[in-house]
Order: sequence, then C-alpha cells, then structure tokens
Amino acid sequence: PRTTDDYDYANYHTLSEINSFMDMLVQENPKLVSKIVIGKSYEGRELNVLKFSTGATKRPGIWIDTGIHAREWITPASGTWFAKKIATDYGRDPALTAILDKFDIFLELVTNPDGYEYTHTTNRMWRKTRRINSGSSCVGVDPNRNWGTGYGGAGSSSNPCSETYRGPSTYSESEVRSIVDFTKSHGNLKAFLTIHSYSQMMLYPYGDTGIPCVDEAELDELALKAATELESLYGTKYTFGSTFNTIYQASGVTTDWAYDQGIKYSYTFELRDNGYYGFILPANQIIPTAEETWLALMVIMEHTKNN
Ligand SMILES: O=C(O)[C@H](Cc1ccccc1)CC(O)(O)C[N+](=O)[O-]
Ligand SMILES: [Zn+2]
Repeated sequence: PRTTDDYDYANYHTLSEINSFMDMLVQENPKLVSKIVIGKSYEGRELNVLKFSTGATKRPGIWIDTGIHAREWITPASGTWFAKKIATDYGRDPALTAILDKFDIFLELVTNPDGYEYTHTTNRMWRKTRRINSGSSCVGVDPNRNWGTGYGGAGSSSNPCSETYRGPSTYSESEVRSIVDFTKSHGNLKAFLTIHSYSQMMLYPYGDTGIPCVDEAELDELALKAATELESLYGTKYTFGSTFNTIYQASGVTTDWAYDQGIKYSYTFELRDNGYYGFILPANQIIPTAEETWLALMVIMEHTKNN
C-alpha cells in the first residue's frame, strides 16, 4: 500500500508490513505522529513506539501496548487500526481532539517483535520472547511475568520450559526493560493500557494477590462504563475485575508494575473471543474488534483526562 488509506486493516500483517505502516503514518502526519525507538529486542529488532502529540511542551501521557504476547495477533492488528483512527479523528472528533490537546499518546504496536516474527515463520502459537535460556533447551521468557512488582510469586514459573517462565531476573527482557526505562524517563504517564487476547475481559491490579488495590472502587466503576460502551456497538460482552479475581493469579505482570509506578489507570484488556477461535481469530473480526475496543479505550482516556 502506498498510503495508510489503502492499508488493509481487515487482515493480519507481517512485522515488516506493520513497520512500513508506522513509517507511512509518520510521513503523512508529520505534525501529529512521530516514531520513537525505545530499545532493541533480544534478536536486535527495533522496539518502535508511535507518539501522537499536538504540543511542543512536555505533557502527561497515555501508554498503550499491543503484541506483547506473540500469538495474540488481534492485538497489533487492532492497534494498527487505533493508530489510523487517532490520526483521522484528531481535529474532527471533539472527544479525541480534547484528549490529544491535553495528553500525548504512546502506542507500541509490536511489543515482542522477535516472538511475533516467529509466529509468522515457525510456530503460530508462540507466546514468549525468543531469549536463549542458559542451561536449558527451552527458549523464551514470558514478558508478562518479568516485571518487578510481585516478581517470582505464585502465578509465574521458574522453569524455562514453562509458558509463564518469569526469566532469570526482573526486567531481564529488553522488551520489558525498554518500557520500564521509557516510563521512568517520561515520568508523567497517567494511564497504562496493555492489550492481550483472548477472553473478553478488562483487568485491573492486582494479579499477584487478592488484596484489593487502593483505587479498586474507581477502577471497577470505570471498567463497568468502558465494558458497557464496548458492548453497545456489537453486543460483545466483557467481564471485568481484578486480575486475581477475574482470570487467575499471575505475578510479575505489566499492570501491577504500572500501578505501583503511580499510574492509577492501569488495565489489561483481553480482546475477542471467548475461546471458539481463541488466538486464531478470523481476520473478518479485526475491524469490529478494533472498533468496539476503541470505544472502551476512549471511555478510559476521557476519564483520565477529567480526573
Ligand atoms: O496469562 C496472561 O498473561 C494473560 C492473563 C493476564 C492478564 C493480566 C495480567 C496477568 C495475566 C492471558 C493471555 O492474554 O496471555 C492469554 N493466554 O493465557 O495465553
Ligand atoms: Zn497475553
């Protein structure tokens, strides 16, 4: 495709196609969109973040990542649609324009590029990074068990052959460390939204413990609003609650860490479906999934703006 107008949002794309999309979007919207390289993956690929900003001065930020688990293809596909939506709606949609007049939005589309490439070339069901684990024939670390908060607890594994292997140490994965360093250097993120599939859930802290987080009441009420808005489009039903109570115990996870950095509005999304297709969601569901999810993201971003 020569422009992001004729990019095929209704299909899944390779890493190089998604990287080309990012470069096209930046070229077409030089005053709104820029690309930041926040680090390199284990195998040396760039970790690219799209920055949407309408002001020169440093503003509070909203973080969104997709594709941290390699096989969850619906998430970078939806994220690509989000990126185009932001560029299209700025200056046209009052709600989005109001958000971007106050916040920068950071969107990392392929958060685990080594794993994503591997799902295209070798194993469609790969989940983890592609780190070679010393002393083991098993490859990869679960980037959603590698964060510092609750690291090493129940709900993660010390076995390199496990799908939830926590890694040799906190932040051992450059794909994780790069986000940690970016978040700390930015220092003013107000929402942290990490997008997974599948199960149709909105999950807030904590995952490592059943003890409620301080902001549980507000996060729960906001999740209800977001899930209701999401359901209004195509009737897709989401459940919501703390990670521990809603899906299962998991430790060293992204949103627990983000929340403990003081980023109150930290949610994990589990997109479509409920298990019928699972990770192999048909491409004809990409755009509907992206559209309904965007409604929920807008609810959370507006709440973040107004609080
Ligand atoms: O186990 C995971 O990391 C997520 C569930 C989750 C979600 C938020 C925080 C901790 C765990 C489930 C999934 O999206 O990875 C799907 N899966 O189990 O492969
Ligand atoms: Zn996942």
